[in-house]
Amino acid sequence: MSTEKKLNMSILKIENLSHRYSASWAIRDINLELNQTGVIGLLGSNGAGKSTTMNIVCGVLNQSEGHVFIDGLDTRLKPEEARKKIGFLPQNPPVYTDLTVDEYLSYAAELRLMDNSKIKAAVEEAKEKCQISHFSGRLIKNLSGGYRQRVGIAQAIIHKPSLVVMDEPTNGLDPNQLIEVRKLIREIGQDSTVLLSSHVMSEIHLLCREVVMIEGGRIIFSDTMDAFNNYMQASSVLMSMENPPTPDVLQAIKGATRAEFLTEKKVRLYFDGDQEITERIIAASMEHGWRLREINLEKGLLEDVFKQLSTQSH
Ligand SMILES: Nc1ncnc2c1ncn2[C@@H]1O[C@H](COP(=O)(O)OP(=O)(O)OP(=O)(O)O)[C@@H](O)[C@H]1O
Repeated sequence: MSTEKKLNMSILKIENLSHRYSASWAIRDINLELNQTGVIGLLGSNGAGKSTTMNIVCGVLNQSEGHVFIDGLDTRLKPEEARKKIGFLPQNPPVYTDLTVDEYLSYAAELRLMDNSKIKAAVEEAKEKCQISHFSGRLIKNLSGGYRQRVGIAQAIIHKPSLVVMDEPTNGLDPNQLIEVRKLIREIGQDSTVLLSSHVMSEIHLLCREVVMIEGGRIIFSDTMDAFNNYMQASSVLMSMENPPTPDVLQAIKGATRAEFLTEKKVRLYFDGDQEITERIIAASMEHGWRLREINLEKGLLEDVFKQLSTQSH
């Protein structure tokens, strides 16, 4: 069941945002509006412009051109008020490893300009949500990577912001930590709008309802995850056969381009995009006794999708 809530006004509005570090543009003419809670994925390959966009949204970097509004507040004109509404987990958070979890979170709350009287309760609540209460007195340097990341998330939500921005929050986590941290992010998305960057397609699939793709500093796709899935055309089929033919026989099927045996009975067949190839494979299997056990269309690789979308957007 969908738990996202539609908000009355846009929590984040980005208008004609551009930035250049030196001569060349890192992002160019970005426009985006978010007005719902839930996790929104910012997907792009390395150097696409994700961090630049997020750093500007969070007020860490001043844009060369354009505007960012948080809850209607222009971040350039009302930086302090806007900051109260944003939580940010940067890619490389400043880690105060010699502070305890409690000390660090209290400090983070002060930076968010919270009322002194409210800080203690806020620290307790954030710790509870991120399940780190039992580490309150522990030095951050003595926490594992996964727990450090939870502390990072706790500082980002300590002041109950409407917008939480997370720059590649699961980078470097082991598989168990990954599952836990993703669960936490999903929970946070129930009450807040979470803008999360990643270059891992499967992660965006798992977490997000909407996806914004950025490539070469420009938005090349922005729609729901469902629309994105529909957009992606399969370009290979994965199949298992009890009695498979040789690769050249498979490659001779109309539309097939290359057969790659993964095991003796499992083969990936690349094709030119005509999805009806599955019917031709099934028919050939019945005719020649290949004893097809399983056949699945596979969506294109992320890199292919980037390439396809980038070409179309120019
Ligand atoms: N401080 C900087 N000075 C100069 N150029 C920069 C700086 N930071 C980023 N860039 C350049 O701006 C472009 C966008 O970089 P950005 O870090 O925003 O991309 P990204 O999508 O976050 O990549 P990654 O996934 O690697 O973090 C890249 O070409 C990058 O080389």
